[in-house]
Amino acid sequence: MDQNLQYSDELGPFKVIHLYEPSVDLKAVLVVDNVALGPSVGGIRMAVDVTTEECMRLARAMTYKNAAAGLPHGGGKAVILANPKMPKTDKETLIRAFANGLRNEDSYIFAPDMGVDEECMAWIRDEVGRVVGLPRELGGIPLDELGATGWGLAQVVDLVAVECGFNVQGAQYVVQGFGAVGKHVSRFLADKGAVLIGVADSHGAICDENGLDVSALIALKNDGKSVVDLPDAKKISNEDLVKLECDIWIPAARPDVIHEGNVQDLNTKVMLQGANIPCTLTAEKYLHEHGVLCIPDFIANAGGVICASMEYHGATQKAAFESIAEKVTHNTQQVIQLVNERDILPRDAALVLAKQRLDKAMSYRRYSLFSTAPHFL
Ligand SMILES: NC(=O)C1=CN([C@@H]2O[C@H](COP(=O)(O)OP(=O)(O)OC[C@H]3O[C@@H](n4cnc5c(N)ncnc54)[C@H](OP(=O)(O)O)[C@@H]3O)[C@@H](O)[C@H]2O)C=CC1
Ligand SMILES: O=C(O)CCC(=O)C(=O)O
Repeated sequence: MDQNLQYSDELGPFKVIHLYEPSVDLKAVLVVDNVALGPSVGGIRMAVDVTTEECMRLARAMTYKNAAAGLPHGGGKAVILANPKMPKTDKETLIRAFANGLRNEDSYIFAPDMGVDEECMAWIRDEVGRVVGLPRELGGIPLDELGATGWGLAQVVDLVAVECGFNVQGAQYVVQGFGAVGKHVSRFLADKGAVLIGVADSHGAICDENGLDVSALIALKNDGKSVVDLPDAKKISNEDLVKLECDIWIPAARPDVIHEGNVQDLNTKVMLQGANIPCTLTAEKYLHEHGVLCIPDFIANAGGVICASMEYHGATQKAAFESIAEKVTHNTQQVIQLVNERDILPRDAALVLAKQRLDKAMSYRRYSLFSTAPHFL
């Protein structure tokens, strides 16, 4: 209890729920952080080493992300302690039990995060409804299949290239994590003429300064293989992936991969945060002081949740993708402008944007974090 409360502040979390069901080996946590703007949306992460702390930090990132993107949603996140690569029938049993355990938690709308995909969302829809990121056949805009987040990240690159003085055409980029975010951001950047020179998944990392074949890498992943299976690519360590000289370094996996111990090794002009909370605050300060532009997670990777929210409210795929481009670009411009005007960290600039809206919404509430109004959903 005390450990959890150390994360409590004026924004939340509103609720922390631990779920346990031994018959299906379900161990999970839901954190609903702040619902002043509306019911929370945030993905479910399945991994063997997730913690309540990680879930709280991710839920807070969603509070800021949804506020900065102008969505009528608060922030939440869920984690399931399990191997996402377990047999599909076991995964279905687990996800269905998880959904049922949260049947009445109306302040949370289920969405996909690491280790969870559109099919999992379909199972949740079948059990309880209240879910986004559905397959197309169920009326969804399959955000991971389409690469909504990667699309948003790629829009930002034109702006940061101007700010940092390089051309997108021929720019060299590195991607850490090659799943829903990593694959698609790589694809969209390759379409713009940028060159992928290093990539990693959970099995290892590879590099090629002349450029890696993005389509071949995606084909490998879609076949259930690893990026390290790419013929002729040079295998490197995860540490060496951090050291690759490039224009854009894109984390697209787990938290805190860049920290006090390795931030000095980064050799990039821009860190574009595809992953949530991929860099410690101290490391972000270091990057700022050393002239590396860091576009914070809750600004740069908002494409997925914008898509999710628009699906929930009945929009088309075309409208969702237009909105992602418009919102992510606008917010990035605002962040860069504030950084330049006030000489503050990009994360602090981004917090200014998010908190303006949160403060206003909370001022309308009797209880600052949530509403008791009927039909709140
Ligand atoms: N999906 C979305 O739309 C959004 C996702 N995000 C964030 O982006 C990040 C990635 O999410 P998503 O792409 O959906 O997740 P996925 O599960 O689809 O992909 C995760 C990728 O990370 C790889 N990975 C896991 N551990 C490591 C490691 N230690 N080193 C290198 N690579 C690793 C996985 O490897 P392998 O393929 O071998 O399993 C996989 O390629 C997360 O932080 C998520 O919260 C943020 C906004 C929206
Ligand atoms: O985009 C998604 O998968 C849902 C939102 C989310 O979890 C995120 O933005 O991290």
